[in-house]
Amino acid sequence: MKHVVSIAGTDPSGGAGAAADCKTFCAHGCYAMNVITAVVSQNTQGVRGYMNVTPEMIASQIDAVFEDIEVDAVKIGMVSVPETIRIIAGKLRQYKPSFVVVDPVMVATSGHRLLAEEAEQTLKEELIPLADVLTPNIPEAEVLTGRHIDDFASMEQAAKDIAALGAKAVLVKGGHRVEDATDILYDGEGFHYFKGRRVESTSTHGTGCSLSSAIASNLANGMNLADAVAVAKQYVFDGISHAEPIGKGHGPIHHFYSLYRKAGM
Ligand SMILES: Nc1ncnc2c1ncn2[C@@H]1O[C@H](COP(=O)(O)OP(=O)(O)O)[C@@H](O)[C@H]1O
Ligand SMILES: Cc1ncc(COP(=O)(O)O)c(N)n1
Repeated sequence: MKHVVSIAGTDPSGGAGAAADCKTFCAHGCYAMNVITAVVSQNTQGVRGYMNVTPEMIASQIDAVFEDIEVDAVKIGMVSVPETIRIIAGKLRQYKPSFVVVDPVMVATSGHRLLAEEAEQTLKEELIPLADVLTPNIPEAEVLTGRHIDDFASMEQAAKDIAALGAKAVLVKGGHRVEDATDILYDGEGFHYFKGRRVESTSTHGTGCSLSSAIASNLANGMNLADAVAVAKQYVFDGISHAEPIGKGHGPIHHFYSLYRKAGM
């Protein structure tokens, strides 16, 4: 069994952040671990507030994991502030995990900022160069490139520009597109299109967290990058399509659809 760790914020309502990451790792047959960067008060309706964990405590959690357990892949989500980013980047340089998937979480679906504006530059300088795969959604790719994105050509250009910041591969996600949910991967050499139908659903809380965690799990399990993304996208699609409505706002995806189906549940 491969061991995958998420470095992310929390969601007590279980749909996004560390909870979504953990469920996704388990759904992929991986051993799931969590380093917490921020305690977030949120639910399906939105974010109420958050408290950042101190850099010392984040470093200590990362050391606790890496000094004890072999890590096959790391997924990074909410990183809030420059100090958090710097401490994580330093630990990644120290421990050199085989796969680092970075979801550059900036703003929650509800509109609440989860990354301070002054941290955007630190993210670019410190964390993006350490990413094997970076998974911005369209608004995040717009912030990272300073350019408007409204079609496949501008998604491709953004992926290439972000790769120039040092990420080995960049997946620009299409969940915010109007026409469909096509994601585009630039792997440093060329583009791969992951075509996807848009599901009309309110069960989309944590889709980005789940996608990046599924990619990290698939890479840990030995898949090549293009297959890891394709299989992860199908996992999220199934999760949205078969989600039970939970909560009064944007509910979580169904993380265990294919396992439950196999078990006849
Ligand atoms: N309504 C939807 N129907 C189908 N796929 C979706 C939908 N919303 C998001 N996705 C997929 O979920 C993944 C996360 O995308 P996105 O919503 O853009 O990220 P984020 O959660 O970071 O905003 C992508 O693979 C995207 O294509
Ligand atoms: C702790 C945390 N991390 C990330 C997200 C973004 O979630 P989404 O995947 O819906 O953009 C979130 N709402 N909370």
